[in-house]
Amino acid sequence: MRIGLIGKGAIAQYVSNAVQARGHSVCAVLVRSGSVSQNPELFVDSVSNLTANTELVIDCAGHRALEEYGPQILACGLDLVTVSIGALADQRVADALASAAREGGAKLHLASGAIGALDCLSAAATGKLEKVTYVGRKPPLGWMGSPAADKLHLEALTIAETHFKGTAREAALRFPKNANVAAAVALAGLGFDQTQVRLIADPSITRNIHEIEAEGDFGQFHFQISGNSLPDNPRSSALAAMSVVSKLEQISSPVVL
Ligand SMILES: NC(=O)C1=CN([C@@H]2O[C@H](COP(=O)(O)OP(=O)(O)OC[C@H]3O[C@@H](n4cnc5c(N)ncnc54)[C@H](OP(=O)(O)O)[C@@H]3O)[C@@H](O)[C@H]2O)C=CC1
Ligand SMILES: O=C([O-])CC(=O)C(=O)O
Repeated sequence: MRIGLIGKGAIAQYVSNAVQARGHSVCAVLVRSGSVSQNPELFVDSVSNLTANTELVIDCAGHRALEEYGPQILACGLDLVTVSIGALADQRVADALASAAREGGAKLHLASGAIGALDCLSAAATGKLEKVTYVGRKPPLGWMGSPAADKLHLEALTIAETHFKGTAREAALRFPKNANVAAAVALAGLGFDQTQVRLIADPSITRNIHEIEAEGDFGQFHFQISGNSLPDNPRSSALAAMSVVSKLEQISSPVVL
């Protein structure tokens, strides 16, 4: 497939290499205007230049970019894969994306990101789901630049500290670079307002640990993953980038898991 990418950060670079290794081509990358000169052959600064020669767009640039560019891409009929799933916690953004997708006859594909077990959760949600809790735990460095830094002295932390307790909606909106997983759990299960979230900075760990506890008519499950972060960004787990590649494989395959 001819792919257009949004963003040139840690996830975008991983995805770009992985999709090209699988025989797809990256024909344009949407970046901020000031960055186009870094690679004028590939980098563009408008949606129309991104979509001109593209069959599918992949967003790896975060909430603001999905909000800003997503509706125009979908409205022109191109499918869009996004890893910035927490942007959907803002109902206005979710509605704009859904109505643009309907208008363009396109689909917004949500990559599962740094978590697993969403298949189990969404099946369980078709029955009665009683309770879903998500706990996100990262080393202090992974919370730098987030509101956790206003509550905790992250560089000097010696024990694990919970810095946020609330709903998945509040978590996704307040931590756009750290709580996309909370949004994925919410969308698969009980929704943004019924999913309970705790976020923890933990100096005793070196990986990003994500846990889901769920109970309902299906029974009970506990899922935990310890994800390696990407070399270029301690906030982002490698699995988040891998989930984008896997979503592309599903889209381009005749048989879908
Ligand atoms: N679903 C999940 O489990 C996860 C989702 N994520 C989401 O993915 C996003 C990207 O992660 P990651 O690659 O690690 O982050 P990085 O900070 O490494 O990269 C972000 C990239 O997006 C670009 N960008 C941001 N806003 C815009 C914009 N408006 N227009 C054009 N480019 C833009 C940045 O450009 P510049 O450098 O010029 O600012 C940068 O190239 C995160 O912000 C987060 O929302 C992350 C981890 C897990
Ligand atoms: O990459 C991770 O481990 C999780 C993350 O940042 C997010 O949920 O936004």
